[in-house]
Amino acid sequence: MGRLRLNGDLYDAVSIVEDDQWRRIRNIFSPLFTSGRVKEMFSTMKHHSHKLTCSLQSKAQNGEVVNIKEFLGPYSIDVMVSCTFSVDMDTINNPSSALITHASKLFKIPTRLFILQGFFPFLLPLLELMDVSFFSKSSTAYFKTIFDKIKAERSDSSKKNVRDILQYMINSQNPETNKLNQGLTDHEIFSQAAMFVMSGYESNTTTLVFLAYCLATNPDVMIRLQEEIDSTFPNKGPIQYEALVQMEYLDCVFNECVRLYPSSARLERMSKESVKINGITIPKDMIVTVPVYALHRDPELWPEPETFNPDRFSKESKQHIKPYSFLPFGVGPRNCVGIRFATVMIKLALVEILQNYSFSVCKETEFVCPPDPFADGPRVVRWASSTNQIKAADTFCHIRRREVQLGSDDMRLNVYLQDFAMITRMLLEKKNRHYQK
Ligand code: HEM
Repeated sequence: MGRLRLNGDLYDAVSIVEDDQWRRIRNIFSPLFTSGRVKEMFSTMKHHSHKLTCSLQSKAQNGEVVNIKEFLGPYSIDVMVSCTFSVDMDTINNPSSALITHASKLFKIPTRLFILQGFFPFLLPLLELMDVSFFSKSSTAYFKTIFDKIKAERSDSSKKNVRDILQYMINSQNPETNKLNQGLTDHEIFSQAAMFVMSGYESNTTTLVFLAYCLATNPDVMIRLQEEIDSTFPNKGPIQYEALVQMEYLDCVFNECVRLYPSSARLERMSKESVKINGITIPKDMIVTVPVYALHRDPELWPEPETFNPDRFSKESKQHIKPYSFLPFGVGPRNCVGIRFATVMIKLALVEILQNYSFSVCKETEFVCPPDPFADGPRVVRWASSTNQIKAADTFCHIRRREVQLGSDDMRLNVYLQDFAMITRMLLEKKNRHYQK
């Protein structure tokens, strides 16, 4: 995004800045997302995953069709805001909260503006002078108001032991606690907080929604995962951090989901100097695109790439995965700084939901129709070409309490067969519609 300029008030977010400024900010952040720090934030995450499962209860009881994004989005934003500011926005119980609206709006980059800067780069200085920005101004301003209010409360020195992301950034300004680095400026703190909350919200929600979708459409995988969950945390026992991060099949399911639906469809890098690779010269300042989505679905790298098959990531199979062919969190020094944080909060929510409920398809569920998921109809997958982001559309499913499904082996088989028959019928209908066009 850096090269695109027009970043408005978020001009110094870590994902945008370059060179020494990037190195300085990134160095400050890296210790913030170690496993020790993420473990500290685990109890905050659990507070919200518990609220999430409670909020699904009435939907499950009444057998209502659920737009699963309306539950997973608030969970994601509540965790991000709580871990950043120690504030519970409780959007899970206020789904129409302005915070959700602005978080979704911030990264909706106007396509026309994107095309304009691509074809007429000489207009960039003029657009900058006109204060035009890719990021929604009203959303940035909304976030700034909240930020200023919370930051003002931190001027009280008794708050300096609060262990959230904001306080960590504020403490970086203190030469006593940060001897090596030059700390963040006030504006840099604002930009990082906005970027974390908003971009974390988007990517986490997208991944969670696709997980729900993949499991609803692959009940055999869901049942196997529930078995792993039950043996790791018997009798719906409390979820422990160490056990969660060691769950093997859960990790396979997570990886397979982000292989099929990586939230960043492409990565970009700018060549710092002219280089020759395999006889091709890449001149200095050229943008090189890494087509992650295409790589993740290349049949030479992933046999039957459209099939959701978590066993590709089993201990034995994993060693055959070619380096750099699986890049859901990017690669190299500019990879995602929040990998550990995101993985833990997503797995936690999924495990807690599956301890209590099962996902299943309903007639409102839209199917990704291979081989081209962008092909037709209302979509499960949305691709925002201007930001290279893949987003989950509204996704409808049923949530069933697990007792119903796991009463007995016969009952479980029955439910499984019903789901399977429904999925097959709906996929066939969708294919027929597609070919009749
Ligand atoms: C499933 C969730 C997430 C996915 C799939 C994801 C994916 C990515 C990807 C693909 C990149 C670009 C990496 C590259 O160019 O090599 C990135 C960058 C980044 N992500 Fe994430 N992300 C997720 C969640 C988060 C969360 C929760 C946070 C914050 C806590 C976060 C913070 C960042 C930051 C700050 C960068 C820019 C790093 C830099 O430029 O140095 N991400 N993410």
